[in-house]
Amino acid sequence: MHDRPYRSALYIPGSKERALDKARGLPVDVILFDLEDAVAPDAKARARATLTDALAAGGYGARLRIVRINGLDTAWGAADAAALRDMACDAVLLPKVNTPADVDALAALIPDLPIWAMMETPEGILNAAAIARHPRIAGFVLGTNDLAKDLNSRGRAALATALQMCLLAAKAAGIVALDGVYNAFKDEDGLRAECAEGRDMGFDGKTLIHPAQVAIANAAFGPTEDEVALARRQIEAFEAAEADGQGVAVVDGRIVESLHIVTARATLAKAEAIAALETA
Ligand SMILES: CC(C)(COP(=O)(O)OP(=O)(O)OC[C@H]1O[C@@H](n2cnc3c(N)ncnc32)[C@H](O)[C@@H]1OP(=O)(O)O)[C@@H](O)C(=O)NCCC(=O)NCCSC(=O)C[C@H](O)C(=O)O
Ligand SMILES: [Mg+2]
Repeated sequence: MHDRPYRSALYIPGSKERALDKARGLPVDVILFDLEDAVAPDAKARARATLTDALAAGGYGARLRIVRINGLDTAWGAADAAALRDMACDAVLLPKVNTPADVDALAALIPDLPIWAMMETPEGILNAAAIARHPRIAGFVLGTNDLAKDLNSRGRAALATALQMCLLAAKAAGIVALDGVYNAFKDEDGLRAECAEGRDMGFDGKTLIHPAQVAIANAAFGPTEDEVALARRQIEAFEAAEADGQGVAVVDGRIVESLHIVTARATLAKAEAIAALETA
C-alpha cells in the first residue's frame, strides 16, 4: 500500500502552455510533465524553460509533479537533468531505462530527487527486478508504445509477459507501478476496458494522454462504494470472530481470514487517501 493514490497520471507536453495551465484544474493524481517524446527536437530548449516557469508559478496543488527528461544518451538529457535543480517538482522520470547503471548515472547528477523508470525496452524488462530494487527508484511507468515498437508486436496480449514481469518486480521492491497509455483517446469504452484489465493485474494506476481520460482512470483504480462497504463488513466480522477465539469469519458466503483483512484495510486506506487528495 502506498501513501497516496496514483489512479491517473496525465502526460503534458512541456511545450504546451495551455495544457500546462489546464492541468491546474484537472482532478488527476499525478502529472507527468514531458520533455521527451511529446516535444519536438526544435522545441526542446523552449519546453525546458516553459516548464520551469510553469512549475515556479505553481498551482498544481497536491498532485504529484513528475518531470520526464530526455535520456542521458541524447543531445538534451544532460541539460534537462541540470534544469531539474530549478524545477519545483517531486520526482524525475527517466525514459528507456535498460539497467541499474542508467539509474546510477542520473542519480549522480541529482542527489535528492526520487527517480521513476520508464520500462519500455526489452533489455529493461529483462532487468526489471534489479532496476526496481535500485535505492533511488520510486516507481515504474510502462511505456507500451516503445515496447511494442521494439518487439515489433501488435496488441496488448503480446505485452502480457512484459507487463507481468514489471509488476512482479515492482511489488517485490514495494514501488509504484503505472500501466501504459491508451492511444485512442476518444475511445472511452476501450479505455475503460484497458483500465479494468490493468487494475485487475495489479497496477496502481494508468498513464494518460488527454484530460478526457482522467475520470475513467480515477473510477477504475479507486475503490467503489460497494468495495469500501464490504471491506468494513469484513473487518467487523473478522474482529468479532477473533473476539470469539476464531481465526476465520464468513461474509457473503466467503471465508475471511487475516490476509483478507490486510486487503480490506488497504482498501479503506486508499479510499481515505483519495478523499484527502480531493479535499486538499
Ligand atoms: C493528443 C493531443 C495531441 C490532442 O490535443 P488536442 O487536439 O489539443 O486536444 P483537445 O482539443 O481535445 O484538447 C482539449 C483541451 O484539453 C487540453 N489538453 C489536451 N491534452 C492535454 C494534456 N495532455 N494535458 C492537459 N491538457 C490537455 C487542450 O489544451 C485543450 O484545452 P483548452 O483549449 O483550454 O480547452 C494532446 O492531448 C496531447 O498532446 N496529449 C499528450 C501527448 C503526450 O504527452 N504524448 C507523450 C506521452 S505518451 C508516451 O510517450 C508513452 C510512452 O513513452 C510509451 O512509449 O508508450
Ligand atoms: Mg516511450
